[in-house]
Amino acid sequence: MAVDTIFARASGAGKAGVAVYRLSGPEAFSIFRKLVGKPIVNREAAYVAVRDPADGSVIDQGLAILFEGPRSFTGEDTLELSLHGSRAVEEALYDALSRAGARPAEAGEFTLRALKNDKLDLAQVEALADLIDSETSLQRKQALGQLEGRLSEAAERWRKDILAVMAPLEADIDFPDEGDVPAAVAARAGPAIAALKTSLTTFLNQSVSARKIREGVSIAIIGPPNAGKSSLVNALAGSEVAIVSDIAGTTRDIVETRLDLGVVATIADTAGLRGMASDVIEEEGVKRAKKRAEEADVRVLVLDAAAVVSRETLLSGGVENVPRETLDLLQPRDIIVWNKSDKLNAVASPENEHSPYTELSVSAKTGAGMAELVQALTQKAVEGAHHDGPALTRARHAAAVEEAIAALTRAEANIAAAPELAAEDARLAARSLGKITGAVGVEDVLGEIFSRFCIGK
Ligand SMILES: Nc1nc2c(ncn2[C@@H]2O[C@H](COP(=O)(O)OP(=O)(O)OP(=O)(O)O)[C@@H](O)[C@H]2O)c(=O)[nH]1
Ligand SMILES: [K+]
Ligand SMILES: [Mg+2]
Repeated sequence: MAVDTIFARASGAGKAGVAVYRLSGPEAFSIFRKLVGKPIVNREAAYVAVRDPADGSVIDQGLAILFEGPRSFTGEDTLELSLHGSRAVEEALYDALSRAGARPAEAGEFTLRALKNDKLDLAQVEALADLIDSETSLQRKQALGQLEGRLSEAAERWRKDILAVMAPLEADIDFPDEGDVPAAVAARAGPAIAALKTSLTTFLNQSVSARKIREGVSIAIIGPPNAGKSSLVNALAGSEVAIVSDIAGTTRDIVETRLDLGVVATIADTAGLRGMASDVIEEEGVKRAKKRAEEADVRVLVLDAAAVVSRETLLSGGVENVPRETLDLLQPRDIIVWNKSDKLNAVASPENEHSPYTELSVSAKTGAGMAELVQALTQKAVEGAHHDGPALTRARHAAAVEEAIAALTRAEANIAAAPELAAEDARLAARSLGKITGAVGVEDVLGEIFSRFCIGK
């Protein structure tokens, strides 16, 4: 099947000092000759005039680099042009390229070609998308590691290890009369399978923090009405994202804002929690607040330090405006913010040694204690998120490893009585791991993965 030569702007849209255009496919070099005339050296930047082949008029001048396939991003002959980022230049260039026989690329089409030409595997394609989307340095580092092949290498290593365990089982099936008796085979393969299961399980457990880095953490700000939750969210965000007033029940819907806490954090302001909501809208708001509190990775309970008489009575059973039900939403290691410290004569230093929670004295109004709060949130957000080495950054990767572990569990159970079944299970485990790099089942996930790419990538 003939392959089209495709083009797109690789840099962002809009006016820019320089815009980068990419042309890839079998005709890339011949189209380059039509537009530029003179030959240039492979992989060396050259300053050229790009002309309209129709009348020889100059479209723009800029840098051109040719990458002869397969040593290019797509694996095909590729041209990269850096011209001025102007709409008129872009239109004239697209016209000329189309008339010369190329067509505009679809979203992700360059990367898809890189995948098909084995320049990248599926995990690396995902990493590329993650790198382009990265907002924090942890996301960037994790994506870069995966792009360099860390995850792919780990998956491949385990796949080979499983196949190596399987080899003597198969030999036993093929040559039942020679060599090992099943019991001896099982004696050797059983512990090997168990060891593989253990290391895969450890790997899987690490995926929780890897996905946290990629997807971000969710923080819910909860508490009784008028405690200053919205004021606190505004202070964290550094802008007036939520409405503040002295009317209890001001916030009804969830108001979200994003913060860079080393990992991306979504902070949710929520409706004040009280038993007797004033109307059905507030009631719905309270319902949503509780749900968000349950789903969040970290909860921050905001209390008006001047309104709660004693923290001991509060924590031992709840007080009038902070019922037990609200406290029950908290999990150990969540944060309690004693807000409005500016209203107290002496700022009580919050209890941390014996408290199951991290407690902080803060004033959303004056900013006192806010730095400590940001520090505490950052610590909780990145907790366990640092680990070197390969990481299962997506649910898809974790599912493949879970499948492999399940298959190895079956292999372990079958190995003594039915080695041929165990061999089949081991083969399935290896296949599951092959899904990570796309060695297996690549067509099933292509649509999902490439739907998130933009044009020019
Ligand atoms: N003195 C003082 N007042 C504060 C502080 N934080 C908030 N307030 C005031 O407390 C009142 C309630 O603040 P909000 O931020 O609306 O409280 P909320 O918890 O979001 O309230 P609801 O959305 O109704 O549940 C407002 O009048 C704020 O100005 C603070 O640190 N010190
Ligand atoms: K309020
Ligand atoms: Mg509010």
